[in-house]
Amino acid sequence: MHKKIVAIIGRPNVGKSTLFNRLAIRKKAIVHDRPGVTRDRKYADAQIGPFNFTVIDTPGLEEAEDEKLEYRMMQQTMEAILEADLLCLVVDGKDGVLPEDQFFANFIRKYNKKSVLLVNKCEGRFDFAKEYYKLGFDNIVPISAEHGVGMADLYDAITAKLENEGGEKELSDPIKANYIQIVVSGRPNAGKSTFINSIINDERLLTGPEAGITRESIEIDWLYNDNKFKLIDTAGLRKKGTVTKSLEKLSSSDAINSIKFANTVILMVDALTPLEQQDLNIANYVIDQGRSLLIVVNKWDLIEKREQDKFKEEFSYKIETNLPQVKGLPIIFISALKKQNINMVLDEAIKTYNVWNKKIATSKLNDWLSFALEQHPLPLQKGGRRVRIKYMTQTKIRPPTFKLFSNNPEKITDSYTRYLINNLRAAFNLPGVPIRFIYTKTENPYVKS
Ligand SMILES: Nc1nc2c(ncn2[C@@H]2O[C@H](COP(=O)(O)OP(=O)(O)OP(=O)(O)O)[C@@H](O)[C@H]2O)c(=O)[nH]1
Ligand SMILES: Nc1nc2c(ncn2[C@@H]2O[C@H](COP(=O)(O)OP(=O)(O)OP(=O)(O)O)[C@@H](O)[C@H]2O)c(=O)[nH]1
Repeated sequence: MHKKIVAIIGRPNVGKSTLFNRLAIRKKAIVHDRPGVTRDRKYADAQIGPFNFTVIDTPGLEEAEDEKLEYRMMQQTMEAILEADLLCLVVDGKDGVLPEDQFFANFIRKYNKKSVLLVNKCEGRFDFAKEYYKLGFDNIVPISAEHGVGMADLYDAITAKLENEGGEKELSDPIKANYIQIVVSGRPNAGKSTFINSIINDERLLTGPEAGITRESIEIDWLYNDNKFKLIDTAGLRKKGTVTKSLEKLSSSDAINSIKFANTVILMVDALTPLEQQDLNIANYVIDQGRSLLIVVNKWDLIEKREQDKFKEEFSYKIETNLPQVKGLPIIFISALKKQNINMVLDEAIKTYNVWNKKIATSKLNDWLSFALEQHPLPLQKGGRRVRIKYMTQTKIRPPTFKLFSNNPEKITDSYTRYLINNLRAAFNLPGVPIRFIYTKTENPYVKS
């Protein structure tokens, strides 16, 4: 059985080479902000999660006349298309759908190959795909090749398409396996290793007052009340340079990688230095990746009894205001050293995991939608036209992702989306997890707008 081949295609400058580099194990392509840098096909052994395959980077597709360089580049791309088992069409999430995207979507379709649409440059955005559905792909994945966002979703999409074809997937696939993968992350010295040691009641992991003891991610299997956990200790993530610098610059890419494929991420915060910017950076990264998040404040034994209530109140307030996109985030106060409230974290992790996996029936969603729209109608547009959302359905779990059909999705504001998400969260009890909305345009002759 040959290794599966995945070809990355798309018009120039959308980020194909950046994605190639992210997936390739060794051979790297040149990334540049000048269009047309990639001229030949490039091959590399690649990996996403535990899945091994061959990736091909192709020259940017352009409609081209014969004999020109662009034409020869196009030939290279066609070769790659013929050879591939799966085509990843990359588009630029900042540009919106361009006529060229439509052209190449149609072009690819003629080859009758399995394909997914990757909307790149989606860092920090969840309402990515408002208009991309019109390109006609059943599977659309928002990613940021540069920041490594969306890799678990990409993994799901690739393996779902190539499944049952005997790919190179390992038997013990940690992502699909039946256990909860919990990554413990945080700044150095927060007490991550001590926490895991206290769960398993064993000094299995090295701990100590020096920052930076854990160098790479370490996995430990653990059974708790019939729940199988994979507990993953990670290197402390130190802030490097200014906050605006890319998260890739965080000290440990291994830790970052563990977060990308986690089910639940515990952000361990040191009660003595609570909620620094770096804690928020990590939290935002986890949310961007669509993982479920749990905040654990450690070293609670060092906070004076009489200070504890005030601390809790202030801390919760800071979390609510700084991470408004995940209202209701669970926060647990523990002492890893004194083994206080340890199981409470595991109980909460199971709850969060279940919320992250929750599927809501379409009929219930639409009952809720009519109610929410009635309570707070969408504003009238110029000329008295009203934007409508007619229907919604949950298209994905892990994290819960919803597709909403509207006559005019571009006119739905971020603040209205926030209203809907917060309301949905409360109505269906989805505290803390990232929720994604994807709007798509629909024409319904029975509804006047
Ligand atoms: N904001 C943002 N920029 C990105 C992302 N991925 C790639 N870029 C930038 O987009 C530009 C083009 O990236 P490339 O990977 O060279 O694009 P390409 O599609 O291979 O380009 P050609 O070789 O011209 O076909 C570079 O400046 C990248 O840094 C992303 O996820 N987010
Ligand atoms: N007082 C107190 N000290 C703690 C607690 N948990 C951990 N510590 C101490 O904090 C220090 C750091 O603990 P570690 O478990 O090594 O921290 P870590 O987050 O794994 O550190 P890195 O590997 O550097 O990222 C050690 O000296 C621990 O004994 C706690 O609940 N209370």
